[in-house]
Amino acid sequence: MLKLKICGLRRKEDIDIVNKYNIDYIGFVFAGSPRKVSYEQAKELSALLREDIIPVGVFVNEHMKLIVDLYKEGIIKIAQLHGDEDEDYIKNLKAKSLEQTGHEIPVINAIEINNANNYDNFNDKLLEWRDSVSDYFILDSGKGSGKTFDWSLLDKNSEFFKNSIFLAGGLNSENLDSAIKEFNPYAVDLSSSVETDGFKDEEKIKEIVEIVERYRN
Ligand SMILES: O=C(O)c1ccccc1N[C@@H]1O[C@H](COP(=O)(O)O)[C@@H](O)[C@H]1O
Repeated sequence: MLKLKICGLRRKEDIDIVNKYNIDYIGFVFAGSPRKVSYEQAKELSALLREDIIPVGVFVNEHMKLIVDLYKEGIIKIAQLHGDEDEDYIKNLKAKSLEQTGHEIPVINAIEINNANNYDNFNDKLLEWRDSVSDYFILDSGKGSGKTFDWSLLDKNSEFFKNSIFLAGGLNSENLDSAIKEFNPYAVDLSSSVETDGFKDEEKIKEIVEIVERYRN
């Protein structure tokens, strides 16, 4: 069933909004960004989150200790890695979390696709990623940029999409419907388009939830 992630929550009001709707994942950004939250803010916000909503920590080349500490305290349940983290880093992160908590932290590995076609052989890359230790992948144009990338590069409706891909990058109420129909991803992930003046906007989130709801069965 299609999942929905709303990223970049940073206020109690944002948590109150997501708690009202059928939302599966939320993101706390720990990287340099106007949406950045501190450890203490995330701790406070995560404690207010409805139990069935999964908090994801979004990181760019972060020290493993911070990620493992957040996971150990239950502030995040998944790590989304948006920097240059390679297979060794991810294996190490999983090993450290296993050692300290008894569970391997699930990882969403971000693949940035820009319109200069940085992945010419996208299908070959998909095969490579399939063998990775990451649990999921997020396809994004940047880091919460609000911009779409060239969807024609993607391998439409593959099993891999259905099971492992968070589709992100400039999704909004205008293009979400066609993105879901075209790619049938595991999840859709939005941030910029559900904000007004840099803050999460309940009406915009509600509109997105209603679109996603049509594809849940
Ligand atoms: O949102 C950010 O500020 C951010 C910072 C660093 C890494 C990732 C970030 N955001 C991620 O980008 C997607 C897509 O955002 P958008 O819809 O294009 O604005 C978002 O869901 C976050 O996972």
